[in-house]
Amino acid sequence: MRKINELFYSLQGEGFHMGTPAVFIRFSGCNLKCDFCDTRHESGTLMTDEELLERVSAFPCRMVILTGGEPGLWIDDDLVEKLHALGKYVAIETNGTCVLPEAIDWVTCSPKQGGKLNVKRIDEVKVVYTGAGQDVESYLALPALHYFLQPCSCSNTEEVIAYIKAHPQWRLSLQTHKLIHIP
Ligand SMILES: C[S@@+](CC[C@H](N)C(=O)[O-])C[C@H]1O[C@@H](n2cnc3c(N)ncnc32)[C@H](O)[C@@H]1O
Ligand SMILES: Nc1nc2[nH]cc(C(=O)O)c2c(=O)[nH]1
Ligand code: SF4
Ligand SMILES: [Mg+2]
Repeated sequence: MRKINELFYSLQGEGFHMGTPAVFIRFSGCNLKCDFCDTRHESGTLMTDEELLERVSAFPCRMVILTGGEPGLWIDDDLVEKLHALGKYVAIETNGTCVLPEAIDWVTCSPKQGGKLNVKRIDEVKVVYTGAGQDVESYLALPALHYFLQPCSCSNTEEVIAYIKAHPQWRLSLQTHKLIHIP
């Protein structure tokens, strides 16, 4: 059984795959407590993989996004294999502190201060920019394909744009779902 906070069909609002239709599986609970966290993830229902796959199969899209809370606390090779057997493309939003199943198709790592990184492969780094003085340059040393800075709850977008113009290795990621009011 795995503890699920919510499961919904929407568009990936953030980062490299922004705009792509996806089923979001939000797992309950997290091993970090970021003061800026925009998600209430603690509550949840225990679900069998059979129930989970049935819910996922109800939607026509190919992409499934594992998120949370911290999905790394709940997933394993078996779940990824089962989603692949349904023909799904498996992406994850993770804080990077957990060792992940290697077969995941896309790893979005959003490293957090004080969270020791244990991920072996990162496709996209996506750092929440909370304000001037935050050390984000060190995250550019992580081996990844893309490096995004994301404003905190769309509140400091101007500041992030100015930072990126001065440090053009970064790209902007907006939480577009918040701008267009979809889940
Ligand atoms: C809610 S977290 C869940 C996955 C995982 N725990 C993590 O932090 O990556 C999903 C994404 O939202 C980002 N996020 C959380 N709170 C945010 C906020 N207030 N503004 C912008 N992004 C935020 C996280 O950094 C992460 O990239
Ligand atoms: N539309 C939409 N895109 C998202 N990308 C990452 C999300 C998350 O909470 O992990 C998220 C979310 O909650 N909604
Ligand atoms: S690691 Fe992710 S889910 Fe956990 S508190 Fe931080 S932003 Fe929220
Ligand atoms: Mg979110």
